[in-house]
Amino acid sequence: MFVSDCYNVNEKGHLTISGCDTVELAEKYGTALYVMSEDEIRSVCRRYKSSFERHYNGNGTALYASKAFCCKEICRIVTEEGLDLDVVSGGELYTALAAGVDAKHIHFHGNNKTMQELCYALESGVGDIVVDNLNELHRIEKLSAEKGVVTSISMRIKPGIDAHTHEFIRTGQIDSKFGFALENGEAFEAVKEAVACENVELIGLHCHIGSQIFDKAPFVLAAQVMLKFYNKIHTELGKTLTHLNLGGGFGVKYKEADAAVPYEDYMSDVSEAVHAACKEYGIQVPYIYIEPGRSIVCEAGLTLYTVGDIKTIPNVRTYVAIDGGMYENPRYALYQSDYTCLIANKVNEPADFTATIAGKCCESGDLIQENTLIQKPEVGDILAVLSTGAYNYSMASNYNRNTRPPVVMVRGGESRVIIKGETYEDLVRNDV
Ligand SMILES: Cc1ncc(COP(=O)(O)O)c(C=O)c1O
Ligand SMILES: N[C@@H](CCCC[NH3+])C(=O)O
Repeated sequence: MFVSDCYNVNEKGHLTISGCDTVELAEKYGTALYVMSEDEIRSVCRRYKSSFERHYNGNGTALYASKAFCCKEICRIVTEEGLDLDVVSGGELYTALAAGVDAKHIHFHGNNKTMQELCYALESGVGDIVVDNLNELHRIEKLSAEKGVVTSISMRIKPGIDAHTHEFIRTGQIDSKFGFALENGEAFEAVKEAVACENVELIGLHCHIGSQIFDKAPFVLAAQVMLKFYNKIHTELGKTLTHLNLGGGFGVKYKEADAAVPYEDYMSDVSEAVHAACKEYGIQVPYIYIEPGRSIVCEAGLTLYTVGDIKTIPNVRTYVAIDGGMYENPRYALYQSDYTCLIANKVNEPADFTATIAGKCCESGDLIQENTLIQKPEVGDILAVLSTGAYNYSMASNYNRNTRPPVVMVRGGESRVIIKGETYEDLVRNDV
């Protein structure tokens, strides 16, 4: 009935998450409210970890792409589960370090890291910096020389794979702002430069072909293309790399009908391709990284709202107005993304009411979902939107000077606040 096992219905007909009644959570913490299941997050981390044991004898690690949802507690949880972290800004790096994550397990990405961010990454001693372009390589080389250090880097490669997902979240094709292209020789020339640098040590290659991908084939293809290039560097430049990062992007369920592939299946198909290619080239299997973000936190999260108004426009549609909107979930406005919506206090009633869920921002496009089927709503009901754990809080804003809602973590029937809700005072904190 639901997109994930962490959701259920109790004897009152209320939606539960990790054993907590969502209606009680709404009463206790107020709405709008983000809720995340720690049980679910830990279970996904363990699935990735055991896949690495099984397919690579533990010779590899998943990095949690913290852009999906970044705060101190999630950094602690995923690192406790043995994952490394991918950060893409000084702010994400700061959060991870503040959470006590060992810098060696942090990998710094981004297509235009500022000088300040590069200095911060170098001074913190991050595991590696994933270099996006030659200007950045030159900056890292210069900074490292000035500091008298040798910096470990990987290079972001565009493998030329066009994965089928929304065009705004595809990244592996040639027309992408991220990384070095393979097909026109750009990547090989860049690798030659990196190998010649004295103050950087090229340890590996990185690719990421996009996000919310349901198909296994593009991941397998990406692994094959990347290993071919990895081997070319070995044979033509005499440089043996040690690490290969195959990126994230595994699709999750927003709707029950979404054909999400179990993560274990990606892991097994990709590892077969990796082992076959290494055998063909006669090289050692590199240390493999993958970089999932959405699949670790998305289905573990939901958002709760109170219905404040129901406006029926005859022969047009019915707007159900909630006390949230695009400021805390911009994904429908950005990508027309699907969500499962339901009335949390009447889950057992039939979902036969066609509603358009509208936020409270001054934008006609401030919608969470259009013409979706929910239980017949009444003012005061609690509306739940499922699978909001990824790219919701992390993409939230203060548009219209709305305050970002709190985030509550639930585990085995217990709840605790992991990010406090913002106050009006927070909104004017930096105003002068
Ligand atoms: C470089 C990189 N790594 C990892 C991710 C995480 O992707 P996802 O959240 O789809 O797993 C992204 C986002 O698409 C990314 O750009
Ligand atoms: N923010 C996007 C995905 C971008 C992934 C990061 N490269 C989403 O919500 O789907």
